[in-house]
Amino acid sequence: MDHSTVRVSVSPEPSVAEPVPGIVLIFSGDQPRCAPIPLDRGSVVVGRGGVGGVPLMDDSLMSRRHARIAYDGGAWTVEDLGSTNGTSVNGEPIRGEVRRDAIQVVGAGTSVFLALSDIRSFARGGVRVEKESVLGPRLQLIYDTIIRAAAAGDSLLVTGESGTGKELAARAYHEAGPQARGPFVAVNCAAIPEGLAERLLFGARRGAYSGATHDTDGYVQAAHGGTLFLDEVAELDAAVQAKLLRTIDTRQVLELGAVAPRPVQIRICAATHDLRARVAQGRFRDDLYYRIGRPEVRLPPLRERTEEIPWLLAQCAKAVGAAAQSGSPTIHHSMIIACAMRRWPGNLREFVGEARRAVTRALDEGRRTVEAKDLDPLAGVGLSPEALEPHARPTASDVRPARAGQAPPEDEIAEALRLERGNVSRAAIRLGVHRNRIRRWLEKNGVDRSHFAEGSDLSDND
Ligand SMILES: Nc1ncnc2c1ncn2[C@@H]1O[C@H](COP(=O)(O)OP(=O)(O)OP(=O)(O)O)[C@@H](O)[C@H]1O
Repeated sequence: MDHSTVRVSVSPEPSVAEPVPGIVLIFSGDQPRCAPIPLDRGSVVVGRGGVGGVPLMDDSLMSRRHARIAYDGGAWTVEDLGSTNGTSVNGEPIRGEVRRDAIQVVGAGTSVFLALSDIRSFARGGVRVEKESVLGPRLQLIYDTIIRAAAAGDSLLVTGESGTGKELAARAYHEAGPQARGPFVAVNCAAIPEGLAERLLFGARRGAYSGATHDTDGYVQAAHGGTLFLDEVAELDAAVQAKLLRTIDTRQVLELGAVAPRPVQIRICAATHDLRARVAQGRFRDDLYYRIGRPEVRLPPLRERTEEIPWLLAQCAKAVGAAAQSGSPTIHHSMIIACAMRRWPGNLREFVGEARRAVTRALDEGRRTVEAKDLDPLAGVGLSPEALEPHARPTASDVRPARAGQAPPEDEIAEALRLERGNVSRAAIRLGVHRNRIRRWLEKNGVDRSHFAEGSDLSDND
């Protein structure tokens, strides 16, 4: 598959102030695509030879005039124009015409389209694939800010739901700045055992505490000349926040038990779900927030980046195929539609894990094409409730908003693990906490998550 940048043939005009309704071709033939197509006076016809000037890769399956997609400013209408091979809306084959307020995906031949009330954010171009990152047009705009911050020597705050790619964004920040040749030190502040944060971050001199037999560097010293990535920064306690602020302000670090500070040169990239809320609650120092909270980039959840799904699938197919030494299998359009029709509360982390499993299943069964049936029925959250077993997956109302650092009651953790059959990431999503909280609870209580498993898949995708 071609993993290079795909340029968009027809772009909405970026300077237009009004929303530009349109469709986005995200897949055709067996290839991921990303081509926004504005509606022409409210509608567009998909057919052999392309749509709105964008060629399709499945002419043999397309009728000359296959389907019309229209939007009247309030609702979408999809009409099958008597095509030979049919049209689907949200995965369901249609007859004649359907009208809906919102449409997730339209399928015609092997081509898959998103129907969006505004496609201006696609003006930037196609999807870019860089190393292990898939960057849709909306993410590319965010990465522009990241790169500007790195070049200007600013710190960076990355916010977003769990699994949206905050650590990858931090690495991009590191690599785009003058500190790129220095170390990238990632610290998960939520995983630091209680009472050890100061020592682990800032280091300690021999004799600073019982058992300190020699001088030890902390993460700050380890990141000297590079980037210190503080994931879950909101978890740092007040004393450590104060010391971090002093370190940034003075560019010197005072190790535990030292009398004189040592100079240190670091760039800080922090990540959290929502730091402003913590500041407003008085749980995070506002002066530290001003130092590390600007600029802030918010990574959108996967549900706002559906156009990346075919590219992520292609990337997983390539990686799994290479690991199995069997070459990259192709992706069937039914798989694209099935994935686009589900919700992924664990975002890219959850999706990538499930996509890899689906590719593996196809290869294990000796097939070279990954189809919708390869996706675990319990993967993600189905949009139709009847597709779910009761309690099998959290629905939107089951998923709590982030708890801003509060520990959930013990019985709730156990119950969430039971409902999620030992899957830590899913239990964390259900509770609105970071998964490390669940891991720490398991450790503290000496319980193995398999205790909750009942023979199900325990994988946490990380
Ligand atoms: N743009 C992307 N392209 C491809 N894979 C991605 C992308 N963003 C994230 N991933 C994958 O998703 C997983 C989660 O990414 P990452 O650890 O960066 O998320 P995070 O937001 O830091 O998660 P958390 O908040 O839970 O710490 C990783 O396996 C990563 O490789």
